[in-house]
Amino acid sequence: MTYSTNPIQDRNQIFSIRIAIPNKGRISIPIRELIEQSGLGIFDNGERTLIARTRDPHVEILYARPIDIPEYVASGVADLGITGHDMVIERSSHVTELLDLGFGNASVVLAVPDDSALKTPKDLEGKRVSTEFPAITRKYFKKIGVIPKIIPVGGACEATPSLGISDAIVDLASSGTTLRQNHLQVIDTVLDTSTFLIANPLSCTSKKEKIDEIHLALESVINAKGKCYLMMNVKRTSVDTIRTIIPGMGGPTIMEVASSSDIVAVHAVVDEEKVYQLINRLKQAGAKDILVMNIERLIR
Ligand SMILES: Nc1ncnc2c1ncn2[C@@H]1O[C@H](COP(=O)(O)OP(=O)(O)OP(=O)(O)O)[C@@H](O)[C@H]1O
Ligand SMILES: O=P(O)(O)OC[C@H]1O[C@H](OP(=O)(O)OP(=O)(O)O)[C@H](O)[C@@H]1O
Ligand SMILES: [Mg+2]
Repeated sequence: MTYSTNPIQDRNQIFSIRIAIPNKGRISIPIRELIEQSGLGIFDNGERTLIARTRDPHVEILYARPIDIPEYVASGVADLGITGHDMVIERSSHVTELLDLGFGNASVVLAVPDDSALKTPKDLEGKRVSTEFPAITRKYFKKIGVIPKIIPVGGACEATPSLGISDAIVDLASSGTTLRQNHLQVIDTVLDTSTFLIANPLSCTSKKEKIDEIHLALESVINAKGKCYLMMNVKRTSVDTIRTIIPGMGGPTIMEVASSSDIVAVHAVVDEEKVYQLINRLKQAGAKDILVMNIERLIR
């Protein structure tokens, strides 16, 4: 490899892929854990650095605010990003959503005070709606033909009706606790969201190989969630019964046991939530030495 004297160019040559991830907030820890579990790893010494290295010398992490990540990815500042689908929609960013990571599930909802006279979205004509999602809110009301006064806020949106700042809010809810605590009720769901791996469309072509590699690594962790690996010894004559009990991926794997000709080893990937019941049924069918193991990654 030849190195230029331009440090920025050098950096771009060395780090062929940059992934933007949230620097804080409720999805930042699950995202860090996912990257760790995928084997890529993050090396930032726990310091609040802007950029961190990974185990792959060609991949680096850029910490950013969740709302800025779609634009960083769309503009090519980062090739990949991990953030909420709501953020992508709010910024109308031209990015490719590669993979739903299955966490950070929430809804952007329209809510009014419990005792409000406003009961339906149509009642909000000319009323004040505060939100951290002005673009999503504008689009939503345009679609239903209602024109409210939109008040953008930077946080604590649920407090604005009781402060007399707004008549309704458009904000995120998942458990609904924050809405309840603020005596608000949902009158419509505007958008469902979860955390996504997003990509710059040009990078998807020009850096396809590396992006596919990272995509696969993250997906393998998601695939393994809620699954476990069962191993047991079974009499050869009971294999057909065991086969009917285990709904494994593509059926269980049956292997010879060197020390015994009438015993075989049965291995299968099963849903974690089914293991408790499966074990009893397998025991009844004569399975012995049953091992249940966690699966870290599952590549399909
Ligand atoms: N209650 C929730 N349940 C599930 N996911 C959520 C919830 N709140 C937020 N998220 C997801 O996490 C993303 C980031 O939200 P979070 O509140 O952590 O950061 P933020 O408020 O944007 O950060 P900042 O402090 O920079 O404003 C949201 O865009 C959404 O996708
Ligand atoms: O339905 P719930 O489970 O109560 O979650 C909803 C809350 O979660 C998010 O805020 P967060 O806690 O991330 O804090 P923030 O307002 O500082 O972003 C969101 O803005 C809501 O306020
Ligand atoms: Mg927030």
